[in-house]
Amino acid sequence: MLKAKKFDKFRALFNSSNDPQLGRLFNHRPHSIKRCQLSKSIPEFVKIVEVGPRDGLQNEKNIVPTAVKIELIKLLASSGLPVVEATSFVSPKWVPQLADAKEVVQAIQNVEGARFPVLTPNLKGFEAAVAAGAREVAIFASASESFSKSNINCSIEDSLTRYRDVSLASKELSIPVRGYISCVVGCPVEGMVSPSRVAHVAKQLSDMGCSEISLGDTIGVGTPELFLLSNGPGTVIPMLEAVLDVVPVDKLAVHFHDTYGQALSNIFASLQMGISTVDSSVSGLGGCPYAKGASGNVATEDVVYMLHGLGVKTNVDLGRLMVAGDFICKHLGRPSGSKTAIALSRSTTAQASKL
Ligand SMILES: CC(C)(COP(=O)([O-])OP(=O)([O-])OC[C@H]1O[C@@H](n2cnc3c(N)ncnc32)[C@H](O)[C@@H]1OP(=O)([O-])[O-])[C@@H](O)C(=O)NCCC(=O)NCCSC(=O)C[C@@](C)(O)CC(=O)[O-]
Repeated sequence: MLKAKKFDKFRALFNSSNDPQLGRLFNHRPHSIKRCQLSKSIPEFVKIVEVGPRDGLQNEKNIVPTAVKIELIKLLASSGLPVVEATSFVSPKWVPQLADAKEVVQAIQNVEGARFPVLTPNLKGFEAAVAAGAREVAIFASASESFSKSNINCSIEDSLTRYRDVSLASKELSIPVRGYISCVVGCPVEGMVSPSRVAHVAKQLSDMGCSEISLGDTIGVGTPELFLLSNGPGTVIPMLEAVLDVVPVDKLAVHFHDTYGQALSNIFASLQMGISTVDSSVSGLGGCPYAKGASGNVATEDVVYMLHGLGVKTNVDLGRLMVAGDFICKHLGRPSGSKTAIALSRSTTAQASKL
């Protein structure tokens, strides 16, 4: 790890160079020393929050039969994933794919091994979720006004008012509430989103009692700023720093879509910042109906492969997880979006053909 002294040495070196870019870079890095201090060893255990049945399927045009969704959730739970986000109690006019939320939640009441939170955009959704048997919910705000309007048809402040009602209702029933923030680094309409806006929303969600706050790079544009070297729009670390100033690290999760192939690097950078909860979607399914062109979440298989390679425990059995991925990909009639799943299934086929 680079220590502050070494940083000063580098700064002196680059200041003496003739390259004005480098000089500017080092003189405009007020956070750099702090970043150094924040970096620590990565967590020993990472909790993976599987969002495939909800985030992964919500954008599918063809309606996936309820029985397939239920089987997918069961397969995912049997792989050792501790949390499987099951569905959303949103307006079926807005997201027709998840109109069967009640049936899905009712059918998984006795499934063991995982927790099954559901998305609720307002009190109506919360009440329906609880009536169906949901024991955990998630609310979803945005750091971008435009995205808030297109996703849930209201301003950020109005959404927070709605969510305070949901939080109060959930407190009465001792139901844990997760809070999402979308567009934490970029918005499809507004472009770059400033870290202070994300921190503002994170603080509000934390103050209203969210047990966990998931930071969503909805359109997958973030990059992990390379300490000392980057002069580009490295956005994830400054955003995390701003949020960490107002919310404790053990309350935070990261949620990266992989549109630009940056998700694993961003997760690694987040682990180095001490974050130990990571959202992902089996086979990289997904995309947001209100963020055109955004691709799926980072694939759970790829996250598990990376974490196990780093010696980080997850409790997830990769083989069983691949069974779940294979099941849903076969149903959707498309190849897996997970590089790990593709590579491992090829090597299994190759080994089998040699027998
Ligand atoms: C929030 C609303 C409902 C506002 O929608 P609205 O049209 O402004 O709501 P409204 O209060 O005017 O109600 C309109 C109709 O919806 C009904 N309604 C109202 N609420 C509900 C409900 N809960 N469940 C079922 N029905 C509902 C309500 O009863 C009424 O029915 P009608 O009288 O027309 O027949 C709508 O905009 C909506 O459902 N939006 C959800 C969109 C969505 O699910 N987007 C994807 C989420 S993914 C995400 O946000 C990002 C995330 C979390 O994955 C992280 C990341 O990647 O960044």
